[in-house]
Parts: sequence; structure tokens; C-alpha cells
Amino acid sequence: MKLRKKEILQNVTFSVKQGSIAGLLGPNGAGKSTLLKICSGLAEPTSGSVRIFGEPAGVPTLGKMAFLPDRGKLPGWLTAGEWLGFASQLYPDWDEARAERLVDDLRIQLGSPIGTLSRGEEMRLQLASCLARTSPLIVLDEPFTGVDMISREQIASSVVAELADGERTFLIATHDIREMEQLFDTLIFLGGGRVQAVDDVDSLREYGKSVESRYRDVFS
Ligand SMILES: Nc1ncnc2c1ncn2[C@@H]1O[C@H](COP(=O)(O)OP(=O)(O)OP(=O)(O)O)[C@@H](O)[C@H]1O
Repeated sequence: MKLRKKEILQNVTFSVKQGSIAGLLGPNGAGKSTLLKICSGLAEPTSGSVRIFGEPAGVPTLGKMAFLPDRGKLPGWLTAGEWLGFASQLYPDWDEARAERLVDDLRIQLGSPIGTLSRGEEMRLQLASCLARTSPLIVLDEPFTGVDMISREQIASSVVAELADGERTFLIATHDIREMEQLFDTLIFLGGGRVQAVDDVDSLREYGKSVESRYRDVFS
């Protein structure tokens, strides 16, 4: 992938098993957001391709994934409740019962105008908008940005609750390894626009390694 003549991603190859949680980990500027934009069809690679459930990523696969973008913005003039009402009409795969549960779990104040929400509160609303959909693939780019410690734990447990109910696949870029360490099945380490390693977390544990120590091995 080239942006303004700069090579951002090179020879990136990996796959994520259906029903698993994959962590996309790497330092600032590694190319994680760029890669997730390509996976979600928001950016087109200069060469190569992405397949989602066997189909080339593009308009037909958009309905199969929910994407939480890095620095995404919701309309500030709506209240959180109005936004969720709008999103419920926008997405054909919206699950209202699940949305109501997420509003409780993530402590979303439905009457608050989005423009007045803190960064962490808006992030929780964005996350609820993603997880309320029944799409089989969920792609989250930094779901913990600006989110306090207790809310991080609630987000992590919301992800677990989602997993418990089916065959959903998660691809999550994050710097917050500790909150997610217990959830990841697979780790994709991206550094300098290249895949530095792909690891199975159970195998790492068999070797007595934590995700954090493996991260240090790969990048330090
Ligand atoms: N539109 C663009 N034009 C030129 N360069 C870009 C553009 N978007 C991103 N880049 C560059 O691509 C590289 C990777 O950026 P990206 O946002 O994908 O990294 P990241 O791994 O998500 O980083 P972070 O952890 O800091 O969010 C960076 O060096 C960035 O400056």
C-alpha cells in the first residue's frame, strides 16, 4: 500500500480463523489503521487483495462487517439515543435487544447530546453501535482510546459476551494489551508496514510467554 509515494504496507499476509479474536498489535505508525481501512473496504490497496469469508472485500462484504474506525466521529447534534435510533434504521442487521443490553453494560446516557460527550463516552457509544449489529465480522480500531480502566474492562467483557452467543470473528487493533490479553486467540504483530510475526496465543502460553512479553521480544 502506497500513500503519497510512501510505502505504508508491504507484503502483508495473514488470515483470521472464523469465530476467533485476532489482535493486531504494533507500535505507532506501524500501519494498523491503514490495514484495517483496507480490510473494511474504506481504502484500496495499491496491490494485493483482501478476502472476507472467501469474497473479495468491497461493497458486497460491507454488510458482513461492523467497523469501528480510528478517529471516527458521530453526529454531535444528535443525542446518544437519537443516534442509536438512527443506526437501528441504517443497519439491516441491527439487534434491538442486544443494543439495549449494551446501553446498560456500557453505561450510555441516552439523553446526552453526542457533542457534549467525553472522548471515552463517545467511544463507548461507537462501540455499542458496532456490537449491536449481528454481522459475523467485527473490526475495531483502538476501541479503548480515551476510555477509563473500569470501562475498558466492561468493553472487554462486552466483547466476550458477544463471542459467547455465536460465531463472530473479531479483528482488533489496540495498544491496550493487558485488557485484551485473555481474549486474543491469534496475534498479528505489524511493524514498519510488515507482518513481523503471527502467533497462536495458546502456543505462546505453552512456552510460558505472555502477550506482553512476546510483544517486547518482537519489537524491542
Ligand atoms: N493519508 C496518508 N498519507 C500519507 N501517509 C499516511 C496517510 N495515512 C497514514 N499515513 C502514514 O502511514 C503510516 C501508518 O499509519 P497508520 O495510521 O496506519 O499507523 P498505526 O499503526 O495505526 O499507528 P497508531 O498506532 O499511531 O494509530 C504512518 O507513518 C502515517 O504517517
